[in-house]
Amino acid sequence: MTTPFTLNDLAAIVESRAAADAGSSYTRSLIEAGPARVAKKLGEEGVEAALAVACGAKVELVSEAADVLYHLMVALKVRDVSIAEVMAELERRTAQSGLAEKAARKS
Ligand SMILES: N=c1c2ncn([C@@H]3O[C@H](COP(=O)(O)OP(=O)(O)OP(=O)(O)O)[C@@H](O)[C@H]3O)c2ncn1[C@@H]1O[C@H](COP(=O)(O)O)[C@@H](O)[C@H]1O
Repeated sequence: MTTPFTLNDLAAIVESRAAADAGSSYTRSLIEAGPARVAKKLGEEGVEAALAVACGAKVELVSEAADVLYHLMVALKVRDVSIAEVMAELERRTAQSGLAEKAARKS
């Protein structure tokens, strides 16, 4: 049985393709275009995913969600943030429910 593909695997692919030639790698060409271009793509894919949530077919949401995760990985790379840092933040948040955190912010 093959092991399931994970976000760590995707982050490793983005890391390695970031060092490739822009002519052979979409990842590298996006990174070379700079953070503003990467942010624009992430925003576009986020909107497309949101539209798929609101009124798309399930298969469209799967595709758009994959685009968002890929472009988020490129965005993290371009700003030098590791997936481990994001996962650590998510792990830290498991100590409290979202509603409790929201209430604490308002008090
Ligand atoms: N998962 C992805 C992935 N998801 C989406 N995309 C690309 O993201 C782009 C999505 O943007 P759009 O739909 O707006 O397409 P577009 O208009 O052609 O894009 P732009 O010209 O506006 O940038 C497409 O070009 C997709 O091919 C991805 N490109 C790469 N990967 C992964 O990265 C790996 C390395 O890719 P390269 O860097 O190209 O070698 C691949 O093997 C995959 O594992």
